[in-house]
Amino acid sequence: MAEFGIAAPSVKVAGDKPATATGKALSVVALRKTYGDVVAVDEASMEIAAGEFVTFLGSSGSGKTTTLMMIAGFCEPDSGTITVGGRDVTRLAPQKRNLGFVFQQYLLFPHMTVQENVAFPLTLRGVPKDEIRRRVGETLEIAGLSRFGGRKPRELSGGQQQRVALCRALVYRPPVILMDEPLGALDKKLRDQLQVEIKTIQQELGLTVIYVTHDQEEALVMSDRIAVMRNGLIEQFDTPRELFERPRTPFVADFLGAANFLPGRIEQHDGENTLVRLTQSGTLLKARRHDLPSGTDVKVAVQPGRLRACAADEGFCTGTVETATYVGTLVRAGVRIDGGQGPLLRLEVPAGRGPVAGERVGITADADDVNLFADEQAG
Ligand SMILES: Nc1ncnc2c1ncn2[C@@H]1O[C@H](COP(=O)(O)OP(=O)(O)OP(=O)(O)O)[C@@H](O)[C@H]1O
Repeated sequence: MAEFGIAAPSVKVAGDKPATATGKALSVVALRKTYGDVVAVDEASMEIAAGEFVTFLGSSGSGKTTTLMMIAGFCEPDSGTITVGGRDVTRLAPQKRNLGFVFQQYLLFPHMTVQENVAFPLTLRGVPKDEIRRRVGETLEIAGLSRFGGRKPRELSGGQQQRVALCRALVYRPPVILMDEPLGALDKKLRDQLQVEIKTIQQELGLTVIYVTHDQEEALVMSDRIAVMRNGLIEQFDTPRELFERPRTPFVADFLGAANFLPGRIEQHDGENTLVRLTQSGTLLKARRHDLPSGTDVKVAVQPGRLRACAADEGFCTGTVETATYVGTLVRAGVRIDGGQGPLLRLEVPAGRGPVAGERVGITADADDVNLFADEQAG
């Protein structure tokens, strides 16, 4: 077993880049699981580097938990392989895979103190008592729980109990820690705080984490890479920035940023850009270059935060503001495009510069923020 110590090499995550890899921590090849007619996970494949924080993100029933449970060993795949640190663990029992788990339910032993709970995985492995005391002390300190070592779980808040569960997973330094909606039972403020704490510990200790959530913001805040899942398939596996700015499918564009979609047809290509004739307004829009031929029907996708209001008739289209809602630092506006029967175009603009209901506005966006999808890809 690897020596435990908080002096593990510090892994700095630069911007949205994956953490520095020191090798492959885990790989999954063509993993598949069916329940009768339901394909819960369909040929999922991915490689996760040591020190990476990877999130499975998707709506309910998309296959996130099933994938995680197959990695954990609690659910047997129909086919495919799972490798941890180069070792094929596909048919091994969960306890032989040496992975750490943190679930939404804390699953702490109620009759044991915090110290005893955290010590449990080490006791199970026959680690000497002195060594256990040292490791438990270090781990509780990392999570800011040193003062609570003698308490029973019921004497702790939900957030503190979840920190204890995290410590119990950390204490034997497994090569990979699996977390299934660990913050799901906590209120928003505590969730925000624990997101930062977990991320900090993960980076400082260089841990490899696989995390399941259906919360887009949580995934964007915490992850080096996100696997967006839909109907058992991994739709895109990428950095948060790539997913947000370069979604490969309309589903990803919608799921991560609630994109606006506008129908149009490619008119021509112009260097770095593609010109699209919008169906509703008949006007021209400059998008990021897409190699579809002229005349192709497309869906134009732009995130609400990447649209700007400008003077009427100066943008790529003009319309009337129907709704303008103040939400703290932002104004969310809904604009009815001239000539259009479609849904309102949604804009998010800094409060103070927001348009007001009834105002005539032009709409503009940088071409690089406008993505195109072939029409048959939509939906
Ligand atoms: N034990 C089971 N028996 C039958 N069907 C199952 C079982 N477990 C999962 N499924 C089905 O497999 C699909 C994927 O479920 P899974 O729990 O992996 O989704 P999820 O993305 O984790 O959803 P959630 O966010 O709701 O937990 C769903 O259609 C689900 O109904």
